[in-house]
Amino acid sequence: MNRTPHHHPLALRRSVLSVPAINTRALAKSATLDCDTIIFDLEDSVLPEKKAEARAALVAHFQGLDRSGAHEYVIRINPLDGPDGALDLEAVLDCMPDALLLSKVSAPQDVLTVADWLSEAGADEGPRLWAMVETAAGLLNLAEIAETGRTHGGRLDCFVVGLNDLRKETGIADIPGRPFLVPLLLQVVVAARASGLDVIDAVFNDFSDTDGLEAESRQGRQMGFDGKMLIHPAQIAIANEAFGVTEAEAAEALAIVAAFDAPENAGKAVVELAGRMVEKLHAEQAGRVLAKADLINERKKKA
Ligand SMILES: CC(C)(COP(=O)(O)OP(=O)(O)OC[C@H]1O[C@@H](n2cnc3c(N)ncnc32)[C@H](O)[C@@H]1OP(=O)(O)O)[C@@H](O)C(=O)NCCC(=O)NCCSC(=O)C[C@H](O)C(=O)O
Ligand SMILES: [Mg+2]
Repeated sequence: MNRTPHHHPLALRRSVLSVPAINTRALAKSATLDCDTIIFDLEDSVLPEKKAEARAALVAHFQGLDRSGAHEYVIRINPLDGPDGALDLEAVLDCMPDALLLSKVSAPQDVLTVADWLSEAGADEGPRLWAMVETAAGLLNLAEIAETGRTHGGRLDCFVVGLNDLRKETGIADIPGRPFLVPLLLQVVVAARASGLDVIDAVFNDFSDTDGLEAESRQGRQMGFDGKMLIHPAQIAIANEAFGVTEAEAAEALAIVAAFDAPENAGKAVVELAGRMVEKLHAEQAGRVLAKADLINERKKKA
């Protein structure tokens, strides 16, 4: 797998919906929804006394899942230093999702312990790993955590920001436009990209505020995020649009690729396009835009 910066394998993760594993109605509904990724949550959306019931509901749900569909499946487990983390891992082996989302990751060892556990359990080809960035320590150790994506079988694929926990721990205010959080969010994006990881922006709690979600999704896209974690079906279309490819973006990408393919530009590293300088790196970026547009079209066909 090519993991140089900005060349991580392209996956469609515009809309990443969290579904509480305890909620059987939501579990059933999730199969019908147009999100790219589903995170089945065993952590904060499940009360401690309901964890076992949620694990059982999740295993039953996976038994009936049609894995040929368009969704990517992720299970968020409880921290391993608590009473449920190890039990969640056992349940994961019965489900074999595409990835595990580790909550409250604060140090590289949090990722490596699970990577080793999966290897020892014989799941070498099994789930990839995603990590929640939602603690102050996790932010301080970002680069080292991200770098585990290149070691221990390179299981780490993606960061997901958890601002509810981060605001709780740090006291940073919840203000529209996220003025005091933006510097931290950008650090997460940069650390993810330096190690070739995908990176998903945090949930927007007020699911009845569509304008607010639109604005925050646009901001997330501008900061470089690949998609947004969501909590309600009504948020999916907004995230798909904000993190999708517009017709104008696709047309521009095609024009850039065509400019470099033109015979008169053969052998050139820099060309002129509509009065602008365009370099080979823009052609690479354009290629990713077009590949993403293809993935979106493929997804539409499968939905
Ligand atoms: C927030 C909710 C509790 C609201 O639920 P509800 O009042 O039932 O919503 P609706 O009546 O509007 O629901 C309409 C139908 O949609 C289904 N539904 C609702 N939410 C989901 C969902 N997430 N996935 C699938 N389906 C969903 C309802 O079942 C209704 O269906 P039907 O009756 O058949 O028509 C609820 O939306 C919810 O629980 N959301 C997810 C909460 C969650 O996962 N929390 C954890 C993730 S947030 C996080 O991780 C924070 C992070 O860690 C951090 O620190 O920031
Ligand atoms: Mg959290």
